[in-house]
Amino acid sequence: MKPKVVLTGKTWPIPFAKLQEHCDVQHWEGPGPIPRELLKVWLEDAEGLLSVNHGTKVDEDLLDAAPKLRVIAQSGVGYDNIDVAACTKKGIPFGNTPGVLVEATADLTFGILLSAMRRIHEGWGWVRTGQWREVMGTDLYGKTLGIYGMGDIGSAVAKRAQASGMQIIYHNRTRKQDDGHLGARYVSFDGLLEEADCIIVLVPLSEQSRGMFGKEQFDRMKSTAYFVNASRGPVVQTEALYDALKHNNIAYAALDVTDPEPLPGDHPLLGLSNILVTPHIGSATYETRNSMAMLAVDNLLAGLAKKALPACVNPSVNYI
Ligand SMILES: NC(=O)C1=CN([C@@H]2O[C@H](COP(=O)(O)OP(=O)(O)OC[C@H]3O[C@@H](n4cnc5c(N)ncnc54)[C@H](OP(=O)(O)O)[C@@H]3O)[C@@H](O)[C@H]2O)C=CC1
Ligand SMILES: O=C(O)C(=O)CO
Repeated sequence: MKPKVVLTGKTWPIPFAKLQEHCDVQHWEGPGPIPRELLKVWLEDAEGLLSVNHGTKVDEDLLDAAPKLRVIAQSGVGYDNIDVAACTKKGIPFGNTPGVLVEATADLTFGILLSAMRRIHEGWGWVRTGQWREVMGTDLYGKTLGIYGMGDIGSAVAKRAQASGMQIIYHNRTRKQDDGHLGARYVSFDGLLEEADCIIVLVPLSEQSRGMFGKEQFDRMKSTAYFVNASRGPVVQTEALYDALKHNNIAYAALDVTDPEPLPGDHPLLGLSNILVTPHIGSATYETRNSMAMLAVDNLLAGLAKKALPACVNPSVNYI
């Protein structure tokens, strides 16, 4: 008999076919996210859980409802919705999808910075409404980009920025060994805020990074600063960002992630003229989403076969 697996939403045809070949799949087809109580019922006899995005909260309460669960996989690199310690406590390996989404997310992140600085979206907005207006932007060349969270995606953004003639500074909790090779200079968090012409946030959401950008941080930035968030919305205090933009304490924001997310159509941020918001599409290309789904399925199938997950977040309980 095939092991039962719960799939929390839509996935891609090839990885889905692979999953079905090896598992008996119970599949939520919407609309909206799977209701938590239903998920708990489905998990009662499931051996695997495949989460299609970070919308499903996996905590001790959910795991208690899933006595047979042997592996959890999620399509995505960020896992702020998963209580990894609770998974480890129950001996359940959890796999995510690092690496495969790096280039696509770096393209989008650098793309929204470029679009904001050169007002590409604003220019298109005028042309589309029949008004051929010249829209003035700001040079990227010669500017200093500050990356908060210089990991896989941050490093890929740094390469793109260097190719555009920007200087790179960054802040992580730990200085990277290879920052010389990246052509990036390590600075303190305050140094990053004060020195950067543009700041890109690419840090995982954690209790440490939650709300990291508030009034004090926006006040420390240059009034000409461009601010990009492509990590998770709650790293930024939305009201403080709104005030900073409204009062021109910083110049412009480009956000691929927001808090709340989705942003309601009547949200005050959307009434500002110095903002660009995209609907969390960092990794949203056909190639990348397919690769993410395939890696998630490979993580899941490995766990079900009691083999090591190719990308395991809690290696102490990974199968060997
Ligand atoms: N918009 C989108 O569609 C996407 C968004 N993401 C988001 O991007 C995040 C980053 O992904 P990725 O680059 O692959 O992750 P990595 O783990 O490779 O990089 C994260 C970096 O952040 C640093 N960091 C972690 N915590 C802190 C902290 N509290 N303060 C300062 N620096 C910190 C880490 O260094 P150190 O440990 O030394 O501090 C590390 O260098 C994901 O967690 C996800 O939330 C990812 C993909 C798509
Ligand atoms: O992978 C992630 O963490 C995302 O946000 C979506 O790709």
